[in-house]
Amino acid sequence: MTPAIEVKQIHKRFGALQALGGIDLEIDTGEFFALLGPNGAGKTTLINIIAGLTLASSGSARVMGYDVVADYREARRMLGVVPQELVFDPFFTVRETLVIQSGYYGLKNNNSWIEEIIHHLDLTDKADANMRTLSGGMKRRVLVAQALVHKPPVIILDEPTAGVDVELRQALWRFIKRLNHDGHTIVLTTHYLEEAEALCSRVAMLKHGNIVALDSIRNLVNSVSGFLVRLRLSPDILPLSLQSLMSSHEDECYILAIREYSQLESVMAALRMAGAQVLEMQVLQPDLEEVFVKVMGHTENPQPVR
Ligand SMILES: Nc1ncnc2c1ncn2[C@@H]1O[C@H](COP(=O)(O)OP(=O)(O)OP(=O)(O)O)[C@@H](O)[C@H]1O
Repeated sequence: MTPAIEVKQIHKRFGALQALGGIDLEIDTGEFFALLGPNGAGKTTLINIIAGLTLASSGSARVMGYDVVADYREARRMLGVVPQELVFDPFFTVRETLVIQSGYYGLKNNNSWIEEIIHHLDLTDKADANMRTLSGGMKRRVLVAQALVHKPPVIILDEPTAGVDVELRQALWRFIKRLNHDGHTIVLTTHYLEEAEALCSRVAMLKHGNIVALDSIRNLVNSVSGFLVRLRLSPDILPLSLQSLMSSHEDECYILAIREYSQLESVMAALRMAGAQVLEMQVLQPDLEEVFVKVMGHTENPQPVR
């Protein structure tokens, strides 16, 4: 089957800066894929190259089999991009904006789909409002709507939930999940790793313009060895024999780094020996954030979902 997106040896230089250092990536039709990485890793540059907005210094990219340079029009028709920045024409209403956007794709009788998008993105009340009167979150909804007017089989969302409220985030993901269920390929960049973990099946992590991890979320999370155990003790003293396992002590709880479950037995025995009573115990499984921190080698960017 033709991949939804196929990127081969993409390099991109901005003067002396190498923004992308040879990206190879294949995303299958129907995938819900996350592109993760700290600020400046090259995610938007890669998206812009796939969207035909930026020319790669070398390498090639295809969308549904169409080369983004040689078959620009076909490739662009296959793709809907929700950009990170709020760019819009302030002179039109929401509905007019979507009708005009349909016109760019030569779609004349697109009204029923436009109404459906307006409905699902909760824009009905604002459909006849001028774009410049909308709040930031509402403008973002319109950007999503604009990307969808031509029912593209591949949809790329570049940080669509940055700074938007819980309600929109949930409405947006409900709609995007439905589109994915209907067969659309979804590519998402986000700094909210819990969001990527909840929605996506596969992830690429970019660092300094290179892919440093590419796998299913399950495999990535399984690759983190060990887990953490959170303990509240009475008295609040960790026996000396367990001090080497301590990762941190916060909110009157000890966080211990455990390699494997069998090690728990000796931890409990050490606590018994020391006469320490366990008031609370919680096993913290590794998550995508832990993988990200390991892969990136620092905690520069991940943020908790608000
Ligand atoms: N037009 C440009 N001219 C010069 N440098 C650029 C240009 N666009 C991007 N860059 C640089 O390329 C690198 C990659 O930027 P890019 O915007 O692709 O990162 P990103 O992963 O999308 O970051 P963020 O998470 O902040 O959106 C950065 O160092 C950036 O400063």
